Amino acid sequence: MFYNWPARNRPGYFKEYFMMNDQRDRISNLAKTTLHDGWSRLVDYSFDYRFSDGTVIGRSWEVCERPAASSVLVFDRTAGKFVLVRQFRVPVYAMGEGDGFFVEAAAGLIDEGETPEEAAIREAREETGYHVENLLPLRSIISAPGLMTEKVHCYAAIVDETMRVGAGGGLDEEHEDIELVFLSFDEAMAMIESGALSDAKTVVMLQWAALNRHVFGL
Ligand SMILES: Nc1nc2c(ncn2[C@@H]2O[C@H](COP(=O)(O)OP(=O)(O)O[C@H]3O[C@H](CO)[C@@H](O)[C@H](O)[C@@H]3O)[C@@H](O)[C@H]2O)c(=O)[nH]1
Ligand SMILES: [Mg+2]
Repeated sequence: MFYNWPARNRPGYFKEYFMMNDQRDRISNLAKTTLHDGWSRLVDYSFDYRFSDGTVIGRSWEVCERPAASSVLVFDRTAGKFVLVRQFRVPVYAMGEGDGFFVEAAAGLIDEGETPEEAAIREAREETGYHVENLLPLRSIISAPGLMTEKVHCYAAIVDETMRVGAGGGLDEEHEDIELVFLSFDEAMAMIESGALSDAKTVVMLQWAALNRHVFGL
């Protein structure tokens, strides 16, 4: 499968953009203190910050340091449906948003030594049971820029029923309990409208799908 990339996707574009807009010299004297080092690392960043008028103040910020992750929007063209997953998400439960069982695209953390693409293929298989190939790279998103360092590499993958090689559902040894959710394009859009589907990376990927329906034959 071949795709036409818009000019802004050419390699180096983002680097050029940041070089033109580089304001790193506004930050100085950075010192880091680890506040908690568990599943996530919480670090206090203390630094001097220069406002655009030249005033300098001391600031500090709590940063949750997280590794990068990959996520895949799987579309089964035989069924004509997106293959999403539902699982219990403790923070969503803590927020009192429904029952905490939350619909998302398959996603997971990139393991040591893995590329983002390899992690996307592994997670799609573990969680949805589909073997995906021909990953179409979408945007990478920064999940919560005021809170944590997590970046999610997003992909789309078109599969058919012959590529369903396992049951999905996640890994037993990690106590993953993941249910598959098959949604037509219209059902997915309606769930975004109603707020029933509100996971940021998944909304971004489905809205990309809405702008590029031809890619999915929709
Ligand atoms: N979150 C979390 N997971 C834990 C913890 N302890 C163990 N785990 C295990 O770590 C594994 C994480 O599974 P992955 O599939 O690799 O990641 P994920 O939880 O699905 O996270 C993905 O989605 C999140 C929500 O969108 C993203 O925040 C994350 O970066 C990633 O994309 C699970 O088996 C989970 O049980 C903990 O304290 N917190
Ligand atoms: Mg996961």
